[in-house]
Amino acid sequence: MTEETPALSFALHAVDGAARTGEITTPRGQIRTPAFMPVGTAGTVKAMYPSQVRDLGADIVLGNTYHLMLRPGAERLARLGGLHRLMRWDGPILTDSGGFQVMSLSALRKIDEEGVTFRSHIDGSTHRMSPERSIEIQGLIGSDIQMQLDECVRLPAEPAAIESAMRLSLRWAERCRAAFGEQPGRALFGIVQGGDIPALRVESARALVGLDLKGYAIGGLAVGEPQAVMLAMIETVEPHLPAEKPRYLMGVGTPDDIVQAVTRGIDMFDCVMPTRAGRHGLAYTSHGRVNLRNARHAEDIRPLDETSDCPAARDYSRAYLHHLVRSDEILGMMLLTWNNLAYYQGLMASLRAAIREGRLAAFAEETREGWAQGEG
Ligand SMILES: CNc1nc2cc(C(=O)NN)ccc2[nH]1
Repeated sequence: MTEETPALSFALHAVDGAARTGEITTPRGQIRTPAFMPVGTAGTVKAMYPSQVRDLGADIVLGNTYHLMLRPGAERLARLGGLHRLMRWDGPILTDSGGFQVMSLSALRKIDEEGVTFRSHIDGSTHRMSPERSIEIQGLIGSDIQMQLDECVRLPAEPAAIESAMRLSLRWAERCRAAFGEQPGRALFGIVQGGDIPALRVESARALVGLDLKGYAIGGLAVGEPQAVMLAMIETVEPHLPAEKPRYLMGVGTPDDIVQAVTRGIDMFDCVMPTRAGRHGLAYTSHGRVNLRNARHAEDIRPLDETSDCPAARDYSRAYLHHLVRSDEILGMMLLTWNNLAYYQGLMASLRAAIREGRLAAFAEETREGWAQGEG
């Protein structure tokens, strides 16, 4: 990035109730919001070519600092020209900071004021991650939107643990901001924590807004709490976030989670569900989820969705997909991943159009009716 690189910016195009549609402008391209970011954990959206991901309408993908620092390594990534060049993705990339992955993947050694010490889930080697190192690694990756390092707790959790993690995350946000400095064309997002305690969520949001960051994520959700609690936390936090900056709900979610959260003012999402479910034989469709492993598909010659412009949804029979899944064939994972990401990106495009046209409530209702029909 050079100094004349334009700063990353966000423009709202329309609102419908609390829902918004707009565009984030980055030097590597526009991000249409509400946006779904396919998860490209270790530098690949599993079972997909980058060109396919782009053609489905994804403007941005997510990479995980935790995985990439362990393999291939942050300094090696930089020597190879950064993640965009290595994985042949020329659009924006958002990187999570590692906080959640350390909690969910590694044999956590300890968290202290300075940072987190953890053992790699790959080879058991010990690693240290501080807020400063997380920002350094995200810079070496070449990340366009970088996330602060935070401490994420699973729910249910003791209020004292939730409060301690939220306050540590705020102190780490300040250190990340200092470490990030001024990087025109790149953004640092804060992460609102506070578990399922409204007062802590509000305190976290207000303190982060005081740091004047480029965007605000709501983290620490979809970690075991009921959807109602997740939605209540979004409703609690949303009024305290600036309307002119993007809101990103981390790790969410099912199509219903996304529709509900967009309705409450969320602009960005990431979730492993469409890609992971695809690898396990599950297809997302406008009539709900379909488990292609189920014998009832063995002679069903219908495609998943003959109206889709995605070949995986339109050109292959359920019988064939069932055969591939039962035979554990690689093509089964490829086609179902392709279908699922096509479904998610189609849902986002429909949400953006519905908001632009002021008909989000009606769209949400008819979409939920389609899912309820089942027999996807
Ligand atoms: C699948 N659920 C889920 N919750 C997440 C929360 C975070 C977070 O708070 N990062 N700082 C990240 C990924 C998540 N994935």
